[in-house]
Amino acid sequence: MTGELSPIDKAKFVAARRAADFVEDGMRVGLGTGSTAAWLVRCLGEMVRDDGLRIKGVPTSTRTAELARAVGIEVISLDEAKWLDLTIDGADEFDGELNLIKGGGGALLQEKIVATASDQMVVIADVGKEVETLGAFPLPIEVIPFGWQTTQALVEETLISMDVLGRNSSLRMNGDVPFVTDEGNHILDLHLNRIGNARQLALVLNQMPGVVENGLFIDICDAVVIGYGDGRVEVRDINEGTIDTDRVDFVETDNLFSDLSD
Ligand SMILES: O=C[C@H](O)[C@H](O)[C@H](O)COP(=O)(O)O
Repeated sequence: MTGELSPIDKAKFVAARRAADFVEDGMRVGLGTGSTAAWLVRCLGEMVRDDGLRIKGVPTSTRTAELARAVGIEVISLDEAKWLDLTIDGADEFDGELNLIKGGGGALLQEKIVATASDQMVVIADVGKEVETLGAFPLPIEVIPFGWQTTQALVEETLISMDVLGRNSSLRMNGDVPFVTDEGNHILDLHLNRIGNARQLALVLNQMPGVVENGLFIDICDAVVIGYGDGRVEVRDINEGTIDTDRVDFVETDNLFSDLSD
């Protein structure tokens, strides 16, 4: 089964597998969303089943909650947990300061709330997610459905006045209908190419009526585990830089690889 994984999936897997080492018995853990985070959830499920690891997981989406339960992780709400020891999540882009673009899967709102309520946030990513400057990946913003076109116009006008954007944003679709987030909102994807001042942009976006949250994660991530298709992993800490390089074996655990639907 492992032989069928693409190099990118291998890179995601080894990053997730290495990041699972950060999880200790008794921790309350924020569980991210997306294909990389799904590997982490599977790895943690295996540790719960085979090694007796006891954790409580706070998922960042209904998708992740379903997967976590399916692999045997105890799932609790953020309000039950109140505070988390650690959140591990994927990202669409990360830069040298470990600022992120997230929300490619539409889960940015719960992800940001959960990550911000954690002692530590660790991002897991294949090496292709590393960028010098954020913005090649379209920046998702979550908007309430009421008057979303008015909100879109306001966002575009404001960004044009900041010299950040031409009229280039799109409503995310799910087939023929607008994509709906777990919170019942829509996503606008901002095609920016390059974000010169991500900190300022994040603040400006969140001041606009109708914008619930944006996918820029500034000063939230503490470390990133970068996976490579050949099994190498690098752990980079926000304060100390690269603190570990390692190699993770591809496991032969059919259970871990049996669900590739995410
Ligand atoms: O909304 C989705 C999340 O922010 C994901 O963590 C992000 O899109 C990365 O996803 P993936 O690991 O599938 O590339």
